[in-house]
Formats: sequence, C-alpha cells, structure tokens
Amino acid sequence: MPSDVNVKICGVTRPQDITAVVDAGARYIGLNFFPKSPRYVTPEKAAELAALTPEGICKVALVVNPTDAELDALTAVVPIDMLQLHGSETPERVAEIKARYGLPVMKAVGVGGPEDLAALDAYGRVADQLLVDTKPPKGADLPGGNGLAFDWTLIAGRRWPVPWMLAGGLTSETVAEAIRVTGARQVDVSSAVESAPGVKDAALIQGFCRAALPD
Ligand SMILES: O=C(O)c1ccccc1N[C@@H]1O[C@H](COP(=O)(O)O)[C@@H](O)[C@H]1O
Repeated sequence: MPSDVNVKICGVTRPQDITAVVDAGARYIGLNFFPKSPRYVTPEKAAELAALTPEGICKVALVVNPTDAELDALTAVVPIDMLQLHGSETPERVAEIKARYGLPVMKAVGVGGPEDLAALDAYGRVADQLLVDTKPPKGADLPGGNGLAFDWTLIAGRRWPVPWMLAGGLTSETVAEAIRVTGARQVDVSSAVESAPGVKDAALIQGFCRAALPD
C-alpha cells in the first residue's frame, strides 16, 4: 500500500490480527479497553499483543472516560504509544491526561450535524490528534465502533491545527470516496474488517488497506 495515507485497525484481539495489520501495511493498531465492547482486551492480553507488534506500528489504547487509577493500571502493564479518549472527556481532562502520562492523546469527537463541529476546534487546541467519528445513536451501548458513517461533506475542507483521523462506518467500498470528500490522510476502521463482532478478518483488513489508497 502506498504510504501517504495512514490506516488504523482498531480492536485487535489476537496475535494473528497483528500479523494481518503488518502485512496489510497499516500504521496503527487500536487496543480496546472499553469493557462493554466486543473488542475489549484485558491489560494482560493487550501486553501480549503489544509485545508482538513491530517497531513503527503505533499502539493506541482506546479508553472511555478513564479514571487516573484505570490509566495508572493500564500504562503500568501495556507499552502503549498513544491514548485514544473516546468518551465525554472535557478539554481540561484531555490536558490533564496528557500532562500526567506524557503520552500523545487522540481525542475522538462524534459528528452528527454542523452543531458538533465547534468541539473539533476546541479539542484541536489541546489534543495531539483528533479522531473525527460518527456520533453514536441515542441510547447506543458503544460510543464508537457502531459501523455507522456520518455525512462527510460536513467536514469537507475543514482543517485543524493537529493531525486527524477519519472514522465511522468506513469500508473497503467507501474509504476511497471518504478520503476524496474529506481530504483525510489518516483513516480508522473497526466493524468493516471483522467477520463477526470482535473477530478481525485478515482478508478484510488487506482489502481495506488496498482501498484506502490504490496505486
Ligand atoms: O470499536 C469499539 O468497540 C469502540 C468502543 C467504544 C468506543 C469506540 C470504539 N471504536 C472506535 O470507533 C471507530 C469507528 O468504528 P467503526 O469502523 O464504525 O466500527 C473505531 O475505529 C474505533 O476507533
């Protein structure tokens, strides 16, 4: 895969998923520490997966409204490279977590309509990266990872002072168009590269990465 779009495969749970990510040329893996998710891994399991991950692949810990105690426990066991905050963490909390752990922080912001765009500007002033994801439906169990896309034209031409990733219901069929419309240079996927919830599929990962930027 050409190297000017970075792909994140989120929610890896098994050693063979790491092999699939590396073979496909993705640049990030997401380790999911949200207990309600079908992609949840314990810190101990995540440490095993991290140990199998080659240098150069960024290991991202996905957490939702974490306490310091949870982050202390996680960072003590798993050698992560970046924290992904996927809850309702305030800009102040993002800054606090950055300062306390000394790790780059990517803040997820859910987009459902134009009223959600101001949050991207606010978090763009404190986070190291932004993850522009679909706003979850009301009452959803998961704040992300629902396989739902948003209207990409809402962010067409928008830029922030930090790198950003596009997420939300991307598939091998839609990712090229999503990149074209939004100008994203980084994309994140979970549901569409699974054969069942929480079970990553090597062929789907390969297909997604190929589609993210064809030769
Ligand atoms: O994937 C999950 O289970 C999850 C749980 C809680 C918060 C975020 C989650 N996933 C993130 O959402 C994006 C989009 O997922 P999808 O492609 O629409 O399924 C995913 O890449 C994760 O970063």
